[in-house]
Amino acid sequence: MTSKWADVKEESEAFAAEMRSIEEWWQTDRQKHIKRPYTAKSIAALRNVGFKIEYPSSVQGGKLWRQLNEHNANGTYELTFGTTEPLIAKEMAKYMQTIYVSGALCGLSQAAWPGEDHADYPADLVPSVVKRIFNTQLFHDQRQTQLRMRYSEEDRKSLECIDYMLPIVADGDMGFGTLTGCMKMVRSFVEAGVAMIHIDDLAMGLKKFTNGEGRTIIPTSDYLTRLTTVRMAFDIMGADTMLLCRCDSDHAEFITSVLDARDHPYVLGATKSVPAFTEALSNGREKGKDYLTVKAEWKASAGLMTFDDAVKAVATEEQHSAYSSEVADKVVALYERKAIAKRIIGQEVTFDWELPRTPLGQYMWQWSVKAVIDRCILAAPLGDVTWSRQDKPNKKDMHDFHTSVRKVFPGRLFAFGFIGAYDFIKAGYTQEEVESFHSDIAKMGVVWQVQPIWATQGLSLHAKEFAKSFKEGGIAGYMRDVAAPAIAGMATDKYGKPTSRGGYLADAFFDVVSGEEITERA
Ligand SMILES: C[C@](O)(C(=O)O)[C@H](CC(=O)O)C(=O)O
Repeated sequence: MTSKWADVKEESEAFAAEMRSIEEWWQTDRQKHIKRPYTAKSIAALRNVGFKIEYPSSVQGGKLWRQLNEHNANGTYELTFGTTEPLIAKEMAKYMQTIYVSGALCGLSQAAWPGEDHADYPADLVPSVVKRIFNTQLFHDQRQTQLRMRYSEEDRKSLECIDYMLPIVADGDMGFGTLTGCMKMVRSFVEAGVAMIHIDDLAMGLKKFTNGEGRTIIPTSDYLTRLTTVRMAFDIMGADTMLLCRCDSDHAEFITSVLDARDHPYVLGATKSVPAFTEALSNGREKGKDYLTVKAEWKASAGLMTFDDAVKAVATEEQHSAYSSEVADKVVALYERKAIAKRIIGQEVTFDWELPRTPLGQYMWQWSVKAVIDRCILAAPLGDVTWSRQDKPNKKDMHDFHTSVRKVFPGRLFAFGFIGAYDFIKAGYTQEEVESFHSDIAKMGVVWQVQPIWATQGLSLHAKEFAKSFKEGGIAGYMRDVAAPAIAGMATDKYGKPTSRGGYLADAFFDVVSGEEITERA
């Protein structure tokens, strides 16, 4: 057996050096805002000490970090869209600074079995799409270098010169389940060349879309564990890859568990003596009532509210303000809240959060902007960027959320995703406000903005229109409407030769192998 180290002394020295290098790294501009609940020593003990791999993902994470901070300093923003298609990603390089790889799109078009946005496909599916796009970027960058080096400096001045290496932002969804599963997903993303991934606080397997049921979130502590797992995986790999803390608590209707006292102020309970919701459901079914009807009726009969609202409902003004001052600005678990209320009011406040539990075990949740802010503030130190996902655009919530987080973390970077079905006008925005929306939110720090699933609207529309016109116009129409403008728009050199495909590069390999010089010979 060959020993890795000459002796244990050499091993200890290498370990200490590894630990010091991690500590120094964590002090860099890119890393110093991140607060970890673990030590550099623990991370060193999880590394391949003495075997350093430099990941392109780290380079791209650093690049994105600089781009977004520059936008932040200037009050500007990056606006991009989602794709899974390398050819489209190539064209984006002329206008965009980043590319987004959406989980919803991957689920719809890249999985062996297509489906909705459930993140129920293999954990390395989105990373594999990132890898294909990243490799395409490398290819076009390499192709461009080879082509440009055929020309003199003078000639190169008039040739297009594109930065193809756009940082890729990708969807890590709910982190794919277990802690170790999440670590493997992160490793796949880093190896694929991603610049930033987002992880949210949704519950696995409980996402509903059209049946009137809202979203289900996980407890704060579980969300923080997900984010810490990603951070730890980046740290073990020594990668500057960015972490976007996405929060789906806006308009959430359920939470999976009440194990974290920080969530207690927002959990709903019955304040009247009623049968459990599940019992009401079986009774309702027998009478032929549907789920949503029973739910609405049961909620109305149960006097459903948060514990603090239940206190307010029975207390005098004086008692309520005494109660509020005892529970304000600190973590107070439900059992403590109950004791405080009983002491002040002189009687038990009726409140039962078990009665509303659903057949799947979820607790009912009262979302509020404050609940979202509380979560995002706790999550922020683990990540680099924050995103509160909204089903509907809401002016006041947008403002309150971003300004409140920035009160605690001045200069915080934010992201925002535009859902295709957003109806800004219905949501109370004027047409002028829609026009200036991007720059208005950029001023609050929303520096990365994305239309994640353009393909489902834009690309589908183009495909439908093309299918119709091809059917009608045949190859003559194709030559006129597609080929001619495509050829006219193709980049060419001064001799009129097209420059944006791979032919020159392919031939250059043959030339180099046969000993020919391939530079400056246009
Ligand atoms: C961003 C998103 O996670 C995605 O997978 O693209 C989706 C997009 C959508 O539903 O429009 C999301 O926002 O949940």
